Amino acid sequence: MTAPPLLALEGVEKRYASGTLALSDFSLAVGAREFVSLLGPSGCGKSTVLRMAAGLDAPGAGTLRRPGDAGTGFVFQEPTLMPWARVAANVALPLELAGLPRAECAARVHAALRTVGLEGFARAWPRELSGGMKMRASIARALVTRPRLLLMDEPFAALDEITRFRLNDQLLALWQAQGFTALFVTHSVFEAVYLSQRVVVMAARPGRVVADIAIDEPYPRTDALRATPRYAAWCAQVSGALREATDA
Ligand SMILES: Nc1ncnc2c1ncn2[C@@H]1O[C@H](COP(=O)(O)OP(=O)(O)OP(=O)(O)O)[C@@H](O)[C@H]1O
Repeated sequence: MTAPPLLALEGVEKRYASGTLALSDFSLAVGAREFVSLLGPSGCGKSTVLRMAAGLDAPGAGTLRRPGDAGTGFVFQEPTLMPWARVAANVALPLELAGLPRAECAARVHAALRTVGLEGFARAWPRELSGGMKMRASIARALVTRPRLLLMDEPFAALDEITRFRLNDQLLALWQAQGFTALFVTHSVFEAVYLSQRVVVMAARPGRVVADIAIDEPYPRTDALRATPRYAAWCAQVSGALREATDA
């Protein structure tokens, strides 16, 4: 018997109070330890899907299966660090909200900062960090509760390309080491293909899945992959699906 998916939306509909039908008959299942990217034209409902997966929003129709709140971490496009708190205090926030004893918080924060290579910056202020470091702190904060599901909404969109590539590799290393399930929203075909086991392409109005493409490339993936004809072929296939979705 195969294990049930960690996250499953089935026949989900979402209509906002404004009347916008954001999702209609939307179905997506993500298995434990999978890395799935969501790609689609602006306004197709990617963030709406993530908000439901996070439990921040409920479907109007259909069913939603997700891990409990403690089992879910969220990384936004902006690092959203509290400017008045040091890096360690920012990362500690979810643990404090969960009521963990102080000593255990400190140990977990230290471990989380080490996993993103920020162990030397625990006492730094957010304003002292570069954009990439801020995002790493934000990822540490999402992972500090050891979630089973990590939701990411265009986390690297505001970063320069080299930093973005580096963070892609660090994210994949964390994913492989920690075994969480990743649902990653991006506008970049190249990023989606590089990271994912599956790229799910959505069309808009109403938001729905139009393609689900398995990227059959082994991990660990490295920069060398970006220069291969196979990578170019995956990107062309996903680009084609995205173009069709955008024209639909
Ligand atoms: N709170 C809201 N109230 C009303 N309409 C909303 C709300 N949030 C989103 N929408 C609408 O629902 C649709 C889907 O929005 P959503 O933000 O999920 O799309 P997206 O694919 O994440 O877009 P983008 O790629 O631009 O971030 C859009 O038409 C948007 O205008």
